[in-house]
Amino acid sequence: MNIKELISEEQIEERVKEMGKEITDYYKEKTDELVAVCVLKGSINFYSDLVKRIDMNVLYNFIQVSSYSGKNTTGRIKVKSWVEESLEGKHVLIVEDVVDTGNTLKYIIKYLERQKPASIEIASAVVKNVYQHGVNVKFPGFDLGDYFILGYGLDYDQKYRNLPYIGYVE
Ligand SMILES: O=P(O)(O)OC[C@H]1O[C@H](OP(=O)(O)OP(=O)(O)O)[C@H](O)[C@@H]1O
Ligand code: HPA
Repeated sequence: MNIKELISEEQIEERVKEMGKEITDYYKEKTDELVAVCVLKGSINFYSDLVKRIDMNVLYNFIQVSSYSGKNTTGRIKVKSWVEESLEGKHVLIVEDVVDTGNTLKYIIKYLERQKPASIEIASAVVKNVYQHGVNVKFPGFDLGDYFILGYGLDYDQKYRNLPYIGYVE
């Protein structure tokens, strides 16, 4: 498979630093504590880098959902694990690697809202087709078109997640 670099390791590092500042500035008037929900597996690298750049108490929480097979969504979200602690009254930041069709996030938000958090916002390393999926990503990293991307947590059939950059398949 021919993989072309699209976003370098240095560009990612720089943008994640900025995003950490944007998120800190946004929340600091509202709360001194944030629950960051990592959507496994793809968000693992972005999550780990981002939380270190947020300058307030960040409580960790993890969920695992998946819906892709190869390059295509199956349209069915499989939940493998879900949040452990109650989110009632908490400010919640969902951390994603990519928002593509938006289906995964719509599903997650619908169920997290039932726990009555004080707020729910989204940070995503990459947002594709930003105006098409109807999900408001308050903290987008990079806006991309319709590439199938991999690396920095993103996979193609579970492979290539450990590439330090974001690439696409030629
Ligand atoms: O906006 P959507 O079209 O729903 O696509 C985005 C979702 O797809 C990927 O997850 P995937 O199902 O590949 O699971 P993974 O995180 O384990 O790779 C990605 O990590 C997002 O969660
Ligand atoms: O472009 C992508 N790459 C990897 N996983 C994905 N899940 C949704 N879109 C993508």
